[in-house]
Amino acid sequence: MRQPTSWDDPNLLQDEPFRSVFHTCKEIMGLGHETKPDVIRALDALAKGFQIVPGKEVVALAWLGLAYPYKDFSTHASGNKRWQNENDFRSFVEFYWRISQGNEPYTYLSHQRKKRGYKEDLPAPLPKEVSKVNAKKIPNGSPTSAVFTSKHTGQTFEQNISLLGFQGHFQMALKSCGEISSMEVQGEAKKKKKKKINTPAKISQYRRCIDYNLPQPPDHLDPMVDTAHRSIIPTATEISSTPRLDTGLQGGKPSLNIYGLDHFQKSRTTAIQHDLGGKLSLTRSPSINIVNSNAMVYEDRSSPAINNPIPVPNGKISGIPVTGLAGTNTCTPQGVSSHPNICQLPETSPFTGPNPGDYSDIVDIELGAIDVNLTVSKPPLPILPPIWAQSRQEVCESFDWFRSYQSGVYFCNNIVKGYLLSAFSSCRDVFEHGGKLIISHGGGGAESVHQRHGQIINEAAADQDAQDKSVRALLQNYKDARPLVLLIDDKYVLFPYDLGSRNVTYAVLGFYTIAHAWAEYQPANNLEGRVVRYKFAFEWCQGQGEPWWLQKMEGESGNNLARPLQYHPRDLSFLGGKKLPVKVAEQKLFKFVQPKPEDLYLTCEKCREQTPRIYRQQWICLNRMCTRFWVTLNGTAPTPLLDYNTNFLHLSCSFVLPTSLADIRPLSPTPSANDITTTHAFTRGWHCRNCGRLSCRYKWEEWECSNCKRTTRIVGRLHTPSDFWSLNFPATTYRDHLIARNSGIVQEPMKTFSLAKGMGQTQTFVLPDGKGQIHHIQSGTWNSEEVDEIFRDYQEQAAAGKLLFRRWPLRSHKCRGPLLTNYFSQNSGEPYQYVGGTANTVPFSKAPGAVVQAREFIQTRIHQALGIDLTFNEVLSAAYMEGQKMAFHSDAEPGLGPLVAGLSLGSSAFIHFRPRSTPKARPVAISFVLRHGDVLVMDGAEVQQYYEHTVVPTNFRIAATARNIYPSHV
Ligand SMILES: O=C(O)CCC(=O)C(=O)O
Repeated sequence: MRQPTSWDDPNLLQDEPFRSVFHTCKEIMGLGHETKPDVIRALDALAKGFQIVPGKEVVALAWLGLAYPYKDFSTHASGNKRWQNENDFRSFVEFYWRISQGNEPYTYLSHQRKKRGYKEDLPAPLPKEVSKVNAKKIPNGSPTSAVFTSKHTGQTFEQNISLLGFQGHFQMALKSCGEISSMEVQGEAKKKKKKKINTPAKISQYRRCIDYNLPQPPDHLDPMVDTAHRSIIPTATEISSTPRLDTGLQGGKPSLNIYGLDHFQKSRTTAIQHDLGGKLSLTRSPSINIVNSNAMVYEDRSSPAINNPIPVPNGKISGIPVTGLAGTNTCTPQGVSSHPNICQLPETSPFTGPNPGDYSDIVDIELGAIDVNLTVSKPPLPILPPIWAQSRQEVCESFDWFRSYQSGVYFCNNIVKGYLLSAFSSCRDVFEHGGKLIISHGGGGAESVHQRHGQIINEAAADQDAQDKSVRALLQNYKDARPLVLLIDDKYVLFPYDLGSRNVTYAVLGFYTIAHAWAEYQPANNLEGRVVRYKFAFEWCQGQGEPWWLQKMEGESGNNLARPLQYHPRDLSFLGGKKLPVKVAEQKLFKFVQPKPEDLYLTCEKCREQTPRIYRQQWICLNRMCTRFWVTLNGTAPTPLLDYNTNFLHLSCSFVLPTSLADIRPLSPTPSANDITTTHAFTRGWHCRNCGRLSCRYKWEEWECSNCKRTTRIVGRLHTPSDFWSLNFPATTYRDHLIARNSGIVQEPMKTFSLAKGMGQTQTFVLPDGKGQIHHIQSGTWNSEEVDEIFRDYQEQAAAGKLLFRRWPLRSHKCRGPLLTNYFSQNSGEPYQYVGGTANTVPFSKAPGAVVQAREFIQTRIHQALGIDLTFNEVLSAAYMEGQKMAFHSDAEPGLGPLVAGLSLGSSAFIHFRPRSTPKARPVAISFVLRHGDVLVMDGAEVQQYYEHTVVPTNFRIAATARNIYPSHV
């Protein structure tokens, strides 16, 4: 950044990233019709945003010296010059904000000076304050001192800049916008901003710069339609010789491409070229298409020309761009050591460690924690992986080495079992030696985008710490040289083949051991402009043959499934017993587990710790606890662009898979000793040995491969209700029900009714404010013959495949791929949209006998207990294996009649009701214990409207819930 030549130097407004900060804030705040709080908010955000600008101190101090010449902006204790008072910095920010808004900057500064005790006029240059200036009269290039209106003029930032005579600069700036763009986030954000970019015309308009960071050309400047302005905004051909990001239309679809990022190409694709023995030839810079990403893109404006960008066929853009203060991280291609935008500290400043701006010259794409969809043009996957899946649930339910639905690191008891590589969230992530050496950042701390109360919240990246749970567990694996399983998904760009070409979303790579672990600084979109990230180098374990993706392809016969990895006999003792989390001492992290050549290590003079020479350019102390962390041997900041020392990337080949380690493939289901097939183990998915696919168990009567439809079946014995009598019932303070204090629910006196054998009883609970009632009808174990039979019939018919219990996909969830319900269900009568709709429904004329009996039973009980005669036209039967449950929901089906009644069979279950409307904590209002033969009636539409319920069985259980659904509403 330039230093200001005068205190009203509007050149500053053209300086990236200063300009980006203005635009970011302007966009975020939606200013233009601002109220005072808006302005305060904007200024706060501006001041905050400006904090991360490299060299901001130098610029601000220079400006402060010019605006308040007699004030001492003295040296801070750290050795750097600093403003003494945040108000001074704030006045610098506000002054330039006012320049950009045409909002009385000079009046503001005069006022500020008066407040600080300056009696005399503004120091030279002394701009005149001009009132009501007609913008058209201002010639281009006129002196900056000429133009300011006394009021907010409503001019755009760009117009105000032009008023200041910087149209030339601005045009150049717009040109440079063509080289950079930003990514999109998905979800609501996508919807929110979609209007802006989802039509071809709009996309062409935004193809140059859809980013909060960069000014967007005025609406009328669309080069695709307005040839008069072509010179202002270059076409793709005009800028094709410059590395750039570009949005546009490809194959009729909007796309966003990165072209010509030289460093990107080198660091990420040469390994692929190298290790595929020329099979994959990426001789040109890869084109990358990025969608749904909160990427920060650091552009390179000075990289050597790269021609012939490879277009990406199926790109799409959706969502909104996410703030990245682009100028913070501009880049220089590999080998270029200086950059015009690097701000040097004044010579008088002693070196006190690196500054955020020192890492600014990195060509990189930083992806955050949110879902990204990033594809590189890759050859199709020639062979099916030995273990693969289409949904996250299939992996988590079938593959014990990875059971994490959210995090990319799966660990238990401080031991990492599986690590999922997805997209690339970090610079210097590599896929070397054909994937036998993979470097990735540890989990956590990435920048992320959330939606809260309809607002998009961009959470800045945070430093990782050795004590962060997943980092700590990874470090423990590293210290113990304990193997873990690496998986990839189809967004992991460093994998050389396109998983999507075979509809593979997740694939298991194999066992790896962490060969190295270290911490480093990486540029980030946060106030510091950088974060500490832990990096892990995973090395392929010897003893499992060649990685499947490097195997010789065996023609196109069969399903072309890769040979399974060869492992040693099963012995899980290797995984050890349970271990408590261990405190990890930071300074111990840099010891190599495996010996490496001596010259790879250097000892830090300060901390005396040995650190390997990881980077080609220089040795850096990587001991986070050392005051010289991220400082070179010479005590200087590392060069901004670093890549790996080739010696460091050598394979040690010394990680051998222990002979005791299990076959990585999930075991096929096997009968249990007691013939019980409803335990938790039987809820797990399975691995098809025919095609490698992991499938959830979505059918009750058998396992079926979701890909090749192979099946496997294990017949178990039927349960009797007495199986569950001896089960340990969870400790509760209540026997039948519990009403929460303050719930307003009133229990009516118990009523009894006559049965063939003795009496049944009904408890009615009146919900407050006329929100309906709940009746708990209990008939006692001595009256259970009828329900025992229904229970048996259900099991028999389900096992025989006459009653099709299935797990159906949930309609809304946040997982990749379909997410199936936790329980099995079948619907009879009218379709029930909530679970499976018509696909899950058979008419009563074809309904399994058990369902018909269950409906009869429920109707009879309601008549006996409540004196109500009615015929239900829908029954949803649900079967729960051990550990399965139904999450909170309400039966808010359109056309639903007011009475919903459920029969319980098998083990006892808890049903909890809680209010729906309370936004935050929603305590349970009432709970019931439902026993074999009980009928629970939710009476009144308001019960569904105001309450939701969850069912948690204690073991295997079947429930039949009867409703009336009026077909006219279906
Ligand atoms: O399992 C049960 O008893 C209740 C099922 C349920 O809540 C429903 O079908 O909506």
